[in-house]
Amino acid sequence: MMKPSMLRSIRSAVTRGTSHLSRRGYGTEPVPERKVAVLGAAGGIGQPLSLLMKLNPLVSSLSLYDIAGTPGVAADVSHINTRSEVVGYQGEEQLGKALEGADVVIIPAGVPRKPGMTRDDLFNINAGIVKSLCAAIAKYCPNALVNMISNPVNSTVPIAAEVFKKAGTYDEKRLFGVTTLDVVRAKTFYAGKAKVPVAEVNVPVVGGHAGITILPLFSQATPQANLGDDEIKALTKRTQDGGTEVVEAKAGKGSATLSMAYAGALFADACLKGLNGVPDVVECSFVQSTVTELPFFASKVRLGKNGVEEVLGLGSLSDFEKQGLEGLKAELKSSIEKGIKFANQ
Ligand SMILES: NC(=O)c1ccc[n+]([C@@H]2O[C@H](COP(=O)([O-])OP(=O)(O)OC[C@H]3O[C@@H](n4cnc5c(N)ncnc54)[C@H](O)[C@@H]3O)[C@@H](O)[C@H]2O)c1
Ligand SMILES: O=C(O)C[C@H](O)C(=O)O
Repeated sequence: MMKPSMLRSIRSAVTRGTSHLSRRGYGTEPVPERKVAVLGAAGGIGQPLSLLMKLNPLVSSLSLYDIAGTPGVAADVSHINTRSEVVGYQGEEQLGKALEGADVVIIPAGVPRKPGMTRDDLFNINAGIVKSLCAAIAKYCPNALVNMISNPVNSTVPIAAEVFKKAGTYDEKRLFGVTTLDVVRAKTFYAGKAKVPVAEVNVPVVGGHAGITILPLFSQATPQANLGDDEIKALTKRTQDGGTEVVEAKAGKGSATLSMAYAGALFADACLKGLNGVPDVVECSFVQSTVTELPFFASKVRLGKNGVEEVLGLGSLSDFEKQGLEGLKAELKSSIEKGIKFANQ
C-alpha cells in the first residue's frame, strides 16, 4: 500500500508540474464557483483530463459526460479530496443536465487516429459528434467557453461556430480550438535541443493543428539560443509531426492522451483564470481571427472575463517562418471550408 507521505509527494509533484493550477493571483479573495464539463470524459484523454480538473482548485463543480463509462470514472475521481463536487452523466438524455450552468466545456469526444491516418481522416465520424454536442451547448449553456480538442480541430472549430450561429448563440470570444499540446511539444523539444531549463522556455505556435499548419515560431522562443537553420528546421518538423510520433509509438492503440490531458488542463485553467479576472493570461489557441486573411487561425490570445479579450498578432517572423506561414494557408483554408460546409448541409 502507498504511504500517505508518498501520496502527498505525488500530489505536490502534480501541482508543481502544473503550477498554473493554483490559487496564484487570488491573494486571500474567495475563488469564484465555476462549473467545468468534460464531454468524452471516459476516453483516453477524458479520464486523465478529468483527474487534472479535479486537482484544479478553481473548479467547484466537475461534470463528466460520455456516451458510456462515466459512472465509473466519476465515482473514482469523486473520491479525491479536493474542492469540486463531481457528477457523472451518461447517454444523450443526460447531456442537458451535464451542461446546465457550465462555465467551461471541454470536448475530447470522438475517435483518435491510427497509424497511416491523417487527422482529416477522422472528419466523417467526429464532425457529426461535435455538431450534436455543440447543438446541446447552444441550448443548455450558451455562455460557456468551449475548448475544442476533438480532431480535426482545423474543421471542428468552424463546425462549432456554424452550429452556434444557427442557434443564434455564437460569440467568437467563447470558442477555442485547443492547440496547447503543440506549444507543450515545442517547448519540450526546444529545451532539449537548446539545453535550457524547460520550465523557463516559451515558444508561440501559430496556424492550425495538423501537419504543416502547425507553425512553431522558434525565432521568438525564449530564452534565445544559437541554434542553426538545420536545427530549427528539424525542431519545426518534429513539432509538426509530434502527434504522428505518438500515434506510431502507440501502434494502433490511439493517439496522445496523457500529454493532451496535461495540455487541455493547462488551457482550461487559463480560461478559468481569465473568467475570474486574473490579468495577463495569454495562451495560443485556434480562434476566429483577423491576423491573416483566414477566418480562423491559432495565435497568442489574451484571455479575460468574456473569453478572448485580444487576439495578438504574429510579431516578426524569420524568412523560414514566413515561408511556413504562406505554405500552410491553402490547407488550413480548405479544412476550415470543409467544416463550414458540413455544418450547413
Ligand atoms: N487537439 C489536440 O491537440 C488533440 C490531441 C490528442 C487527441 N485529440 C483528439 O481528441 C479526440 C479524443 O481522443 P481520445 O484518445 O480521448 O479518444 P478515445 O476514443 O479514447 O475517447 C473518446 C471518448 O469520446 C466518447 N464519445 C464518442 N462519441 C461521443 C459523444 N457523442 N458524446 C460524448 N462522448 C462521446 C467515447 O465514448 C470515448 O470515451 C480525438 O478526436 C483525437 O484526435 C486532439
Ligand atoms: O495526432 C493526433 O491525431 C492527435 C493530436 O492531434 C496530437 O497532436 O497528438
